[in-house]
Amino acid sequence: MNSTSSPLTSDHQAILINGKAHAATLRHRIREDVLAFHDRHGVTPGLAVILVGNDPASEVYVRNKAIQTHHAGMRSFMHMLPETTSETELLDLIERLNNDAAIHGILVQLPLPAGIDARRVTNAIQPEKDVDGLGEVNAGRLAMNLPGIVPCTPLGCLLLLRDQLGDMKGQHAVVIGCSNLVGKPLAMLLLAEGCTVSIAHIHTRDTAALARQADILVVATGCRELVRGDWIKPGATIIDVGITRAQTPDGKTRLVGDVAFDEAVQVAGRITPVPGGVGPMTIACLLENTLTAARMQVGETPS
Ligand SMILES: Nc1nc2c(c(=O)[nH]1)N[C@@H](CN(C=O)c1ccc(C(=O)N[C@@H](CCC(=O)O)C(=O)O)cc1)CN2
Ligand SMILES: [Mg+2]
Repeated sequence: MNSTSSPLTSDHQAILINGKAHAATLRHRIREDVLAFHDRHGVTPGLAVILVGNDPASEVYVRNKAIQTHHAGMRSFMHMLPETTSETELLDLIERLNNDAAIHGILVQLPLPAGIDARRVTNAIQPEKDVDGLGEVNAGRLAMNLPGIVPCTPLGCLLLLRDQLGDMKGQHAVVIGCSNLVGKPLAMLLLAEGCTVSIAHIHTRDTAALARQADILVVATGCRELVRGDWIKPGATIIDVGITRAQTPDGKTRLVGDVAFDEAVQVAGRITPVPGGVGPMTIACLLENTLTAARMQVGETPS
């Protein structure tokens, strides 16, 4: 796919990247792999998910994680802790799960309530069980291009890009947003794919001008509809990681991304919608990481 193509016609419409369908295919494959893993080792991968507090969006995400873990043939262990949980109590639970042979993956849902140090908590998870890939050991491994566990949302973005574009060597990828959860790890993954990677952040002088140079534009800022149609190079591939719940004039809510979709779709070559783009890939990749973690723990070499 050549994303530096000729000017577009006035009725141009980008191809929609269907993350929902891609995630369903991935989950189907994972379920088969889990069964084969069980046949080889007599072990069922187990995932422990910890939620502290009552954030409504987080409650939905962890419930969906449990449902999809069961559907994939794995065991799900939910730990719903009150908002008042102390950091010490949380660290004690992680220590118990680190030492529990039935648990192959542990994740702590983010954000955590104020007063709990997310970095200390994430680093307390044994690196082999860190299925979010957010601990310093896995982050360092990713930066050094060594085998490890890759954060779920960036992995999902990478799988969508590979599926759409195949070989990305030499493409200019611009990542807007430099969080530890998405922007930084995704920049590392794209570098490893052979892209020339630029990262834009709050201090970047002219983000629009940089974005206009992108063959691949990834936006993960949490700033709704930041990227306008005139920020996009005609034919570029757009990955929109943002999800904001916005009020509509009739009092309902709808999900919007970090990209002004109606404008972008007239310029881009390919684009992920919100919802139904990157989001569904996150949980599918969590299942993949849990199986990878279980494989490593029984001594299978990573593929
Ligand atoms: N420990 C972690 N915390 C958080 C992560 C994470 O990967 N690890 N990511 C997000 C939340 N998240 C999973 O935890 C997540 C976000 C969105 C979706 C999703 O499927 N989105 C749908 C829309 C869903 C809706 O209606 O709200 C979509 O985009 O189509 C899944 C998982 C922050 N915390
Ligand atoms: Mg989406």
